[in-house]
Amino acid sequence: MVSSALSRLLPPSSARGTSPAEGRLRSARGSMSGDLWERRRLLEERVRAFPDFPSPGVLFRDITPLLKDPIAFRTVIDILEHRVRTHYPQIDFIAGLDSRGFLFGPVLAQRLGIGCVLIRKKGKLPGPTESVSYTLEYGQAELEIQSDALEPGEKVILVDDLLATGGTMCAACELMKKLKADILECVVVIELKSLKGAEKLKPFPVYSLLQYD
Ligand SMILES: O=P(O)(O)OC[C@H]1O[C@H](OP(=O)(O)OP(=O)(O)O)[C@H](O)[C@@H]1O
Ligand SMILES: Nc1ncnc2[nH]cnc12
Repeated sequence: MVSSALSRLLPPSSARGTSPAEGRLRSARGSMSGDLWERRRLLEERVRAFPDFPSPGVLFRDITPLLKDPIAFRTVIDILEHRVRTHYPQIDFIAGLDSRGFLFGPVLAQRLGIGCVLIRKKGKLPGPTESVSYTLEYGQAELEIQSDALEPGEKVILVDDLLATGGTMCAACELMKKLKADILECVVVIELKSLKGAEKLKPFPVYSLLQYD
């Protein structure tokens, strides 16, 4: 019963008609040690670019096709899980950034068998909070974390969907510093290289799965 209910929720791609890209992604994923470059190339096919959104001059990288494709989404989490397990086995928590970081951070934390703490936009978290204002590619905002979210010295990896100017991730790092947490790495699915966010984040290391100019 359960399995038939599940199969209605998530029919095999063969039942929906497998696109050539999906077939390649599926088989690239089939061998988990398979070529990372090939898997990256196939994931790139699941990111759309929209010029002049949300404001003129911004080329918006849209991850909704990637989220819509369960194989692609799972491939992202597989790669990030492998990255953390091999480089940072000492990790205590994932910190997910509001809001698109919440699409990946908690799923990754669950895979790793660890907890996830939330870094939220201003006014969303109850109780005492720390806050930092920042500027991003197309605006200004303020991020907050609950003051008791982490203990000093706890080892954290920050997760967001995308690094552009680095303003958002920098603000998240500032929050980690306020709580005296130990930042192991800043992880994003997409990095917009030309905006040099990784330079702004130094000395904290950045790992990105897909890079664009
Ligand atoms: O490197 P930056 O220039 O700071 O830009 C990157 C940030 O911009 C987007 O978030 P946005 O504030 O648009 O909010 P959302 O995640 O709620 O869509 C994205 O999800 C990153 O958090
Ligand atoms: N170019 C971009 N595309 C998608 N999300 C973004 N966040 C900041 N810049 C962005």
